[in-house]
Amino acid sequence: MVRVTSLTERRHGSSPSNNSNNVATSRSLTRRHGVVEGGRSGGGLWSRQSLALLGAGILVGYVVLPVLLVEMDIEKAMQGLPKLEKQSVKANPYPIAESSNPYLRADQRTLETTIAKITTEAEKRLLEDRDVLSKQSLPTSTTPYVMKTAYLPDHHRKKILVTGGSGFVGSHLVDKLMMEGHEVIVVDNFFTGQKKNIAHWLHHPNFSLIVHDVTEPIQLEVDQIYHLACPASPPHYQYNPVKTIKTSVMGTLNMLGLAKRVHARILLSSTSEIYGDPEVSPQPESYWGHVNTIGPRACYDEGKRVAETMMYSYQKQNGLDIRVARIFNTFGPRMHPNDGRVVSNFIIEALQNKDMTIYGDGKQTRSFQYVSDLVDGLHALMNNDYTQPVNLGNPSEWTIAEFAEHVQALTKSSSQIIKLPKSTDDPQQRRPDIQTAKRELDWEPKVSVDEGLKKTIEYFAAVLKEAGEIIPTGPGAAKPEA
Ligand SMILES: O=C(O)[C@H]1O[C@H](OP(=O)(O)OP(=O)(O)OC[C@H]2O[C@@H](n3ccc(=O)[nH]c3=O)[C@H](O)[C@@H]2O)[C@H](O)[C@@H](O)[C@@H]1O
Repeated sequence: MVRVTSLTERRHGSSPSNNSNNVATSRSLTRRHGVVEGGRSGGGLWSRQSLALLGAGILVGYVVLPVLLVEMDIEKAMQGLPKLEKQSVKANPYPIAESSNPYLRADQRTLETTIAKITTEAEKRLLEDRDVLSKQSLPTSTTPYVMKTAYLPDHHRKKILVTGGSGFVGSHLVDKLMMEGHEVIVVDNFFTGQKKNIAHWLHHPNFSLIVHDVTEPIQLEVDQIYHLACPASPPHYQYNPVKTIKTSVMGTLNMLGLAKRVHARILLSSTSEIYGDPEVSPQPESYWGHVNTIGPRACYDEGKRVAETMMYSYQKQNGLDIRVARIFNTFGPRMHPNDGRVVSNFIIEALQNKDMTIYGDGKQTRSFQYVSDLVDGLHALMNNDYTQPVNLGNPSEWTIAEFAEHVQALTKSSSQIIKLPKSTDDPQQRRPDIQTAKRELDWEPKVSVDEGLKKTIEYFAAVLKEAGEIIPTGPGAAKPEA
């Protein structure tokens, strides 16, 4: 009370110019506390009593009563609550701990030991899993066995980009590079590639997958680039010819730009198709080819020809470290069931006892290499100093008619071999001259056609078991809508 008075007085005195305002403030406060104005002007004892009463009123109204009410409320609320402490003792779910029975106590100890053991085993398992997963592949439907990866010290471990790495050839190359212990980055748009081809590496710390179309630029840091991205089967590359040519031209340009920026060595997967319908056989790298620039195959073979031209232009102009492989007909597990090429079509047809379809008279020839030989050749070329184009193929040459009969016999099929119209611009003979690869890379195919066919037949038998039925793809079987 004294404090209030003196405060009021001090205020009045401290700022004379604001007197009227301060009085007004003081009055309004007083009014709010229910004291008549006259009381103040009366002054003396009466005024002190009033203030004492006011103080007591405030104390009771604002402090004592609320505290009492809150306490009563708490008490009331507590009555409604269960007695937690007692209940939790009753509901103890582990009565063994309380038991005086020695047998039950023993059980409890066993339980505790088991829990401790499980925890240790789980932790141990985690460490083991981590160890195993960082050193090997997981078995999957396309790769039902385990592949061990080597440990490479940092200065030997390369960062290797494989474009088209989830495709048939790309995924086998990825296996080899992974097993050597390198860090592998796959770039793929999954047009013809399949995730299941690389699923066995998805967990591995050395492996990365980037879903990306090479027709768009990409920024990466790599030491080597295997540029494989492009549909290679005639029905696939003819499905969207504009896209095929963009893939070869823009895709290769983007990869060359990347190689230039990061000083990476780049290998282009070119093709025997750059020789067109050849007039010489076998075809050496020095043969310039016989290509129809406006035929249905042109999007692929002319695309690859200009890709080769770009490789050598960048080498000449920018000193790029380049390699060019000309790949001849290749087959093996992980070919797409709808690939439409002759090896997969004949096997799929024969295994289902469906008609085996020869396009043309069957006298055209092809030379077939197994995929592991091609992968070894690509790897040898990449890690060799030779920079001119190199043919990679198996010179073992077959007419398509002979080959159909051979697959029919190997599969013990009751299929009929039938003849359909010849495909436009179909090369009539194809056989690689592999002198360069032998001389420069010390490479030649190791797997016989029969050995390769056996593995491929087993693979497609498993795919068929899973799929039930496969309808083979033929020329012009699929076209994009206009
Ligand atoms: O397998 C490969 O590595 C090569 O395959 C294709 O070249 P191509 O020889 O035309 O491939 P196929 O479609 O397998 O045709 C080979 C021959 O078999 C014939 N064929 C194909 C499929 C079929 O069901 N029946 C059939 O008689 C074709 O008309 C052609 O004469 C690609 O264009 C090449 O880039 C690739 O390197």
